[in-house]
Amino acid sequence: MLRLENVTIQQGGFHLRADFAVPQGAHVAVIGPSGAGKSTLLGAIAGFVPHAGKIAWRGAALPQDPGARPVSILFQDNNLFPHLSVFDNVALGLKPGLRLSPRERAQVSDALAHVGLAGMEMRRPAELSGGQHSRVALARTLIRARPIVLLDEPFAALGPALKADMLALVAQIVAKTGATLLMVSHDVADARAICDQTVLVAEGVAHPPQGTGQLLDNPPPELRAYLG
Ligand SMILES: Nc1ncnc2c1ncn2[C@@H]1O[C@H](COP(=O)(O)OP(=O)(O)OP(=O)(O)O)[C@@H](O)[C@H]1O
Repeated sequence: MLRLENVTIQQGGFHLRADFAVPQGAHVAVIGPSGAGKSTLLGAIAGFVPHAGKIAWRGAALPQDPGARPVSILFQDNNLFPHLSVFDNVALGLKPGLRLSPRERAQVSDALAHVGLAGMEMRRPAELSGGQHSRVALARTLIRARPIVLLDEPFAALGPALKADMLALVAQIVAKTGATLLMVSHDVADARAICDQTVLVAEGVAHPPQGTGQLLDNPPPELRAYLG
């Protein structure tokens, strides 16, 4: 269980409150208007955004150090290093120093095969398509094998068919690993596709997860205004 207990975040004039739990292994969409605080919420869980209150995983408060948290996060811009090969970009998820044991090298190859990039290990990011770029970033996030996976609109720049492929891949991998997924998206179809629960972030509150279908079929006023 990921538990946010009386969490409050303040950034300049912006405030956000959150008090809810996410069951282990749940797949949760995070939706809401632009600027409502979706990225901020993920940043607090990842340890990059200061907050009051407690965030706990399986009953224990998360450590202060973001690197020590049971969390891996994938942002929209993918952050691949242009001078490193695909292999090394993924290997960074395991070892920042890139000194890998044979077992770890095999793990990197497995992760790349998993996202459909076997044989592309030695390419540089500039030699990849947009979809392949996203796959490398996803492999790097997932190879960390952290039990909480946070995705912040990672596929927003992809066309609809590629995005659907990547979402299906995410759903397949998190189901296999049992990871707890929180995924920010502006496209409610993404939420419907792979997240049975949804956290609505609006008007200073990150609401407890609700059934995605139920929420989107009967949206409260703040969500209706956003959906248009
Ligand atoms: N470092 C910062 N200092 C002060 N305010 C910030 C900082 N970062 C973000 N904010 C403000 O916090 C609020 C929430 O931003 P956040 O990026 O979390 O929203 P969001 O819901 O993810 O938006 P979007 O959908 O547009 O990406 C915004 O009002 C933003 O201007």
